[in-house]
Formats: sequence, structure tokens, C-alpha cells
Amino acid sequence: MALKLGGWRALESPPLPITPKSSSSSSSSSCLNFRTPRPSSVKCDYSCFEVRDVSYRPPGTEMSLLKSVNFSLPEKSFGLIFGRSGSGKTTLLQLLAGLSKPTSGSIHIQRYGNDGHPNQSPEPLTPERVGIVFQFPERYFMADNVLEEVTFGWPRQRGDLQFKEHLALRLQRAINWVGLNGISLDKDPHTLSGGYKRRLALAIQLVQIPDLLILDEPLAGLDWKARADVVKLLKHLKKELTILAVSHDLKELATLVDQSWSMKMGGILKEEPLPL
Ligand SMILES: Nc1ncnc2c1ncn2[C@@H]1O[C@H](COP(=O)(O)OP(=O)(O)OP(=O)(O)O)[C@@H](O)[C@H]1O
Repeated sequence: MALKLGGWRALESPPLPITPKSSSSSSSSSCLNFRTPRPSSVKCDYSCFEVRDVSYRPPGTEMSLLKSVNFSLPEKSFGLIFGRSGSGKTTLLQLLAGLSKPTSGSIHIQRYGNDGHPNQSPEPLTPERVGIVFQFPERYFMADNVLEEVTFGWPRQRGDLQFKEHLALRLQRAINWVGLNGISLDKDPHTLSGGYKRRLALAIQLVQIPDLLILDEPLAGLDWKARADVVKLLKHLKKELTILAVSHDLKELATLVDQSWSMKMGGILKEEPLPL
């Protein structure tokens, strides 16, 4: 089906090239942290998402849920946080997505130059730069069809044609990116298979091309086929995006993971290999 948004037609194909906001080249390498030198094989500028000494105590409580959390995630890499239920993983993701504010510490993007040193001031990681897919995202679907689900929350005021075309192109790209292009945009999202619901939830976040894509338990509740499907899709997305996931499904995600951390009870994060 051709995309129709507010009565105007968008392009049908071919898929658009993906151009992430960050222009530097890939580094599946590591910028582990300020103190760790970059491997000599990496010759170009690169960025890292950096969390420095972040602690969090919910307002009105005395208990710290996160204690001096530190980590760095290089762009276009896949980071995985694992740990016991109730240790604070989701709380950390919420801070990264800007849904709550750290009690102390900072979360920012740092660019590094050829010499491995910061080459500009760190930029705050604002919520607009982050896409988050919550656990069981399909439970929050609101619309009667796929198109409305993806465009839900878009500005409704009458923009000029150029602006609408811009949005339509982004929509088309997101749909293609997650492999939803074979699905009618008229379809009720609630009737999609489990795997396709996850694709849709990802497409909603990808319209904005987030600098950081956060996934809370991306495989939870899916059957084996849908799980394999989502892993394959994430492998594809990883080529263009920086992804941070929280999951208990370590074996299935292991082939994607560049860096991993364990969240200990009490909100203490440690870099650790996956316990496979
Ligand atoms: N606003 C809040 N006030 C007080 N305690 C909270 C608040 N939000 C979360 N908690 C508690 O903080 C702890 C960490 O919760 P969080 O959801 O981050 O854990 P988690 O590691 O993601 O767990 P799971 O794997 O089960 O999702 C839990 O004990 C939770 O009950």
C-alpha cells in the first residue's frame, strides 16, 4: 500500500539509505572510558555515550536505586546490561531516556579525535536523541492501524508540504528498515504476530533516527521463531545505530554484544563478560 499521510502520497520505494545524525565512521572498537586508550587500529573520530558517577534516589525516598554508575558505549556498538530482577536496570534505562533525572552525575555524548582525546566539550544526551522500546511494547499500542500507530504523537498542525514530505520519507525509511514493508499499513497492529509487533515498536522509535536506541527486554514474551527474527533484525540495525539493551536472554543476544555489564543488587554496575 502506498503511504498516505494527511492526503498526500509519500514515496513507495526504494528503501532510503540510512544516515544517522552522527557523521563519524563506525567504531565497533572501544572507547571504554576516559582512562582507557583507544586501540591503535582505530584511526578516525568517534563518539561515546558516557555515564559518569550517576546515582539516583527517587524523589521523596531515602533509598538510592543506583550508586555511582559509570560506563561508556561507543557509537554503532551493542551494549548489554544483565543482572537480577530488581537490581536497577530499568531505572538506569529510564535515566538515559530522560524519563527521570539523576540525583547526581552526568550522562552525555563525547566526541574523540584521532589521538583518542576528547576533541570537543561533551554534549548532554537529551531525550530527543534517544529512542526507547519498553518491555512488551505492544501492550501500549493505541491505534487501529499500523500507519496511525507509527505516526501517533506526530505534530498535527498543518505544516508545509516540505515538512510533511520529510516526515513521510522518515516513516518510509523506518518501515523499510525493520522489514515491515510487506505489511499493509491499514492492518490493525493488535492482529500482527509477536515478531511483527516488535518490529512495529522499533519502527516507531526509528522514525526519529535516535542517536541511542534503548531496548528493555527485547525478546521477552516472544516464541522461538519471533525471537530469532528480532535478533536478526537487531544485527541489521546495529550496523547503523548504537544500541543498549537490558535482557535476561544472554545466549540469544550474545552474538550481537560488544560490551556487557552486570547490575548488582543495590544499583552497582560492573563491566563483566556475559556468564554463558
Ligand atoms: N520510584 C521508585 N521508588 C522506590 N523504589 C523504586 C522506584 N522505582 C523502582 N523502585 C525499586 O527499585 C528497584 C530496581 O527496580 P528496576 O525496575 O530498575 O529493576 P530491574 O533490574 O529492571 O528489574 P527487572 O529485571 O525485574 O525489570 C526495585 O526494587 C524497585 O522496586
